[in-house]
Amino acid sequence: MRRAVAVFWRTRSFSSSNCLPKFPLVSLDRHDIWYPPPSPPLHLRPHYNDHQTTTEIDGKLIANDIKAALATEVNYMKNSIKHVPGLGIVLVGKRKDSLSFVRIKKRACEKVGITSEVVNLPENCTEGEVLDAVSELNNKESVHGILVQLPLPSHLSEQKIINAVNVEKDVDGFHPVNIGNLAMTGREPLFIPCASRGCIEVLHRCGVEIIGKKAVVIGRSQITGLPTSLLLQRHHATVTVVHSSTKNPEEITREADILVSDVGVPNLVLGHWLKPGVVVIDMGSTLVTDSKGSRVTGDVCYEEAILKASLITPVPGGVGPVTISMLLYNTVEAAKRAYQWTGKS
Ligand SMILES: NC(=O)C1=CN([C@@H]2O[C@H](COP(=O)(O)OP(=O)(O)OC[C@H]3O[C@@H](n4cnc5c(N)ncnc54)[C@H](OP(=O)(O)O)[C@@H]3O)[C@@H](O)[C@H]2O)C=CC1
Ligand SMILES: Nc1nc(=O)c2c([nH]1)NC[C@@H]1CN(c3ccc(C(=O)N[C@@H](CCC(=O)O)C(=O)O)cc3)C=[N+]21
Repeated sequence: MRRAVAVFWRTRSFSSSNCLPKFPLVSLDRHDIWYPPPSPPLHLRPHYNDHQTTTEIDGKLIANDIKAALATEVNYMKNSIKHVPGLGIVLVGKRKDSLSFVRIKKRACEKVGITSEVVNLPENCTEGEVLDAVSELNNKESVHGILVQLPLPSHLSEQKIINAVNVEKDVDGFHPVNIGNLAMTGREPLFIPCASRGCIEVLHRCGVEIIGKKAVVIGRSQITGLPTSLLLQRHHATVTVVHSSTKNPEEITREADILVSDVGVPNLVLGHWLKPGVVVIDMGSTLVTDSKGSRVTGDVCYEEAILKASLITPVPGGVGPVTISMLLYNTVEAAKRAYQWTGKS
């Protein structure tokens, strides 16, 4: 049974002196200071278990808030410089989950006024064909952000293809220059990977202090686990990474104040893996098909975790929608840089 508790925070997104939204996003340039969100940050409808309160985080509300602010900004950009941001997506093959993610991304772009185009390539295409598609998008003025939907078929080198994306259009933040800058103190990546940024944004909006907290990230992939652990470190958490070779992972996760799971294995994280009061961010997103049909599920056993956690993101409806809104945010940032448009009249 799900204890549905909507967490939403009407951010002070719009100023009267300037019609642009003031983004509430946590940015790296403020990473060394944790500041409490404006009060009251949350509208909570807490549910009481025997011993404690558990709150479910409504990621859709957070995403809608960010998308509404972006739509205003895109509209303002259109009126002032007659351009709108554009996203180019390269999709190889017809994986069911990739098709679904690309559909979600296109729909989200439409909602805020970003143009999007998808280059579809067959499963058996050559690496050269994918590199050509990336190169064409690199050279296209109306495309400010490029995303190569992962995973790619195994005969293609993801590394080589990601390297080919223009760093200034790398809205996924997966280019080694962007990841490298994320890892290095004092350097600013042009883009932060969307899921990792989504995770921090959710924590911030829920008033979760990160500085000095013990964070455990399960997973170390280049698209989620690794950048999330780097970003949490930049926000001064003490981070431990658990992966497939980790012995007795539950002994490590039980220490966590903040637990982030980026694995893709349903029900990996059980109740006894959690310390009472932990904040759980479930980034897993696996399409499961059984007798009840197809549905998306996370890594965390929700029914068990809800008895231990203080805050928890559900799947679906948790960090996933926030990830998508971060992709839109990065695309708008890319276009603003390309046109050297600051949003000021
Ligand atoms: N919600 C969102 O916004 C997003 C969700 N996702 C989802 O996140 C999940 C992970 O994606 P991705 O990072 O691409 O997946 P990968 O398969 O690339 O990486 C999985 C990671 O989990 C580790 N792992 C695997 N099995 C275990 C285990 N039993 N115990 C501990 N660690 C384990 C792997 O370890 P090792 O390195 O040792 O192999 C690896 O580091 C997927 O469900 C994906 O759909 C992804 C992006 C965004
Ligand atoms: N180049 C690239 N960039 C990515 O960012 C990327 C990728 N490849 N490959 C796959 C993973 C996975 N990922 C998700 C994004 C949103 C949801 C999401 O919005 N999930 C919804 C449910 C989605 C549904 O219902 O199908 C939710 O949790 O509510 C999930 C997973 C991004 N990824």
